[in-house]
Amino acid sequence: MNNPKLQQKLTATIIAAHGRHYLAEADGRKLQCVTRGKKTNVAVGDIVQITTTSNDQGVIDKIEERSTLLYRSDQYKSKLLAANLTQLFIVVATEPGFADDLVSRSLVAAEAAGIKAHLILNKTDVAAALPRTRERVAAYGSLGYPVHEVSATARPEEAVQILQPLMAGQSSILIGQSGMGKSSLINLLVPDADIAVREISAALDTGKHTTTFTRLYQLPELGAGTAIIDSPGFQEFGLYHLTEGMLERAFVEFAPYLGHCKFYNCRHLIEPQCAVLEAVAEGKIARMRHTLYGQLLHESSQTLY
Ligand SMILES: Nc1nc2c(ncn2[C@@H]2O[C@H](COP(=O)(O)OP(=O)(O)OP(=O)(O)O)[C@@H](O)[C@H]2O)c(=O)[nH]1
Ligand SMILES: [Zn+2]
Repeated sequence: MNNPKLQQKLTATIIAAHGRHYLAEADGRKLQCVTRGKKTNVAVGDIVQITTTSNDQGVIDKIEERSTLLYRSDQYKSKLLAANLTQLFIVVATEPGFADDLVSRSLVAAEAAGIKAHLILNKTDVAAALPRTRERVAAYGSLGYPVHEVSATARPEEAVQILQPLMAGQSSILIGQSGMGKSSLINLLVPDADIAVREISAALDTGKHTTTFTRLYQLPELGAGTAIIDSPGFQEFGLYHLTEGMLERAFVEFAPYLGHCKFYNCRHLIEPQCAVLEAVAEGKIARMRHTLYGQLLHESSQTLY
């Protein structure tokens, strides 16, 4: 057994972040970590090199190159959500109602980060609201995003049967508005998630009832590298960091029309003979999505960083 006081070099995965405090895991060993200097550019899911300073503490020396990076941003700064994700699941429900704006923003963020996006329609047991919700969700299905219908509480085994195979071998983040049933789904997919959260919360000293931090659960029993990331419910999903070029490509339904506008530098807002605007007028692109595109373009011109 090594002397725990001895400085050791370890490769670890960041499994939770709270402010400037990080929790890393290396072969089942959990270490509270800080960065050198004032750096805050570490994200949950990052693979890092650590020098231990005690049995359960360390300093992050280096972040390994990321395959993907998902983030949100406002006018002032961007906020890392998670690194090295392969897919993103947006949880929506029959009730309470969900915001199309947030769904589309999540989809745009996933596209911009090069992450495959899915929708989970939860609470399908709420029969009265199902037809209308299905109709709304189908709009995203028709854009090519897979939709998975589940009921976390009425048919939990079925929900696991549907979702577990999709998670195997992948690094997945679940995001959704408060009340959609994301926690219920996480608890089905991650045995002992509650215990893990309490452990993380204690290690990071977040306060007893705080679950407002992003955390990663490793599930090697589903295949090497399987990870499920739970993020706090959000009300806003700012995307100020996206450039105009990224935005037009992140709206996947624009693809057939890009390059067919009269002006090569068309922004698809008010320009004459714009192929995108023509597609909107013909109902081939949903007006709601084009409106959001305009809003995001505006946001991207407002960044102060
Ligand atoms: N009818 C029904 N209710 C559900 C289902 N899944 C979750 N709920 C209920 O919906 C409520 C919210 O579920 P949570 O799992 O806490 O939702 P959440 O999305 O994690 O919400 P936050 O914790 O606020 O972020 C709870 O009362 C759940 O029991 C479902 O499939 N059907
Ligand atoms: Zn155009």
